[in-house]
Amino acid sequence: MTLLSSHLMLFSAVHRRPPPTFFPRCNPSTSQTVLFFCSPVLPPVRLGQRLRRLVAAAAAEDLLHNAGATVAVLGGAFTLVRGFDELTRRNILNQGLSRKLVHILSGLLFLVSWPLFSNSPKARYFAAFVPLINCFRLLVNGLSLASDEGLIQSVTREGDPLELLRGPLYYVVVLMLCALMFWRESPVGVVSLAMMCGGDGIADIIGRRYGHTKIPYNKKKSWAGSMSMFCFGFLISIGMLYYYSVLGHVQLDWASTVPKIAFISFVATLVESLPITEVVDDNISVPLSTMALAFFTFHN
Ligand SMILES: C/C(=C\COP(=O)(O)O)CCC[C@H](C)CCC[C@H](C)CCCC(C)C
Ligand SMILES: Nc1ccn([C@@H]2O[C@H](COP(=O)(O)OP(=O)(O)O)[C@@H](O)[C@H]2O)c(=O)n1
Repeated sequence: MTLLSSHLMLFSAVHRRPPPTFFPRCNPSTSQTVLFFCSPVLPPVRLGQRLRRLVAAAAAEDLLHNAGATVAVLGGAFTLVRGFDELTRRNILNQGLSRKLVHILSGLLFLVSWPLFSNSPKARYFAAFVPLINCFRLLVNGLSLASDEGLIQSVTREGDPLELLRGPLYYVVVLMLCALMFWRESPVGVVSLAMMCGGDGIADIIGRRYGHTKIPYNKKKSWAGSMSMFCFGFLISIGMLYYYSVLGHVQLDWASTVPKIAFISFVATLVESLPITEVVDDNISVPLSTMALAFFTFHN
């Protein structure tokens, strides 16, 4: 039982009525702790006023916390894209590799940033604001309403702004959906992004370089690419879930979780290898199939 919930029980005992339901679910601050010990002696009216002031202070603290995290993660997003654009301009990285590293790092670093936000139920909306802003950025540049050359060069294959409206746009929409629908409490969003960002991203890099033996049913994909997607997708999923479990966001039975993640990684890799890219982009088919399977596997 948290200090806050025991305080609310005490409130009910002292004032013989249910505590106010507007109390935000956030960590009790110092002022809440002080009130906890003062509440038996305060008159109900003054306690109500103090509670309202306390709630306002806790809400303001939470808002400041999440706003700061949002600004930091937004800054990270812009810096990442600008940094890889600079590496491409200086010919340190070729555009194809730069784009794939942006593909891998954007989503995985976004996942790593989720614990920066507060414990309030609203935190996921602040986090989802970051891919939402990038969604607008991709739309504006993809429709040539603006021209951020750094974004276009580091995110497209051939430098055509219209490319921004396909893979990259689907990618940031998936990031937003995972933050809103699953957030930190469920392994579903974590595994889906690990497979889309880590697995699918590494498949491109390994497959282009070492993918000489093609898959019989899809000559555009290779065994090397798919096997790297499975291995890296599995390892990144386990690593991210371990990170979230150490921080207390998920409690997992690892004996059953590891084989589940292996199975999900295998199916996601199989979906990515199918010759369906002309019909549905990998940034849709891979995360959606992973979400569906992970949801069924972990929530049934
Ligand atoms: C290149 C990208 C997708 C293309 O996928 P594909 O066609 O190769 O399959 C990724 C586009 C990334 C986007 C422009 C920036 C997204 C930033 C993200 C929402 C937040 C990152 C925060 C973190 C702290 C860096
Ligand atoms: N399973 C895979 C995936 C990609 N690849 C290689 O990576 C290239 C790009 O893969 P892709 O079309 O899935 O690229 P994205 O849609 O992920 O950007 C392919 O043309 C292959 O050369 C592979 O060999 N095996």
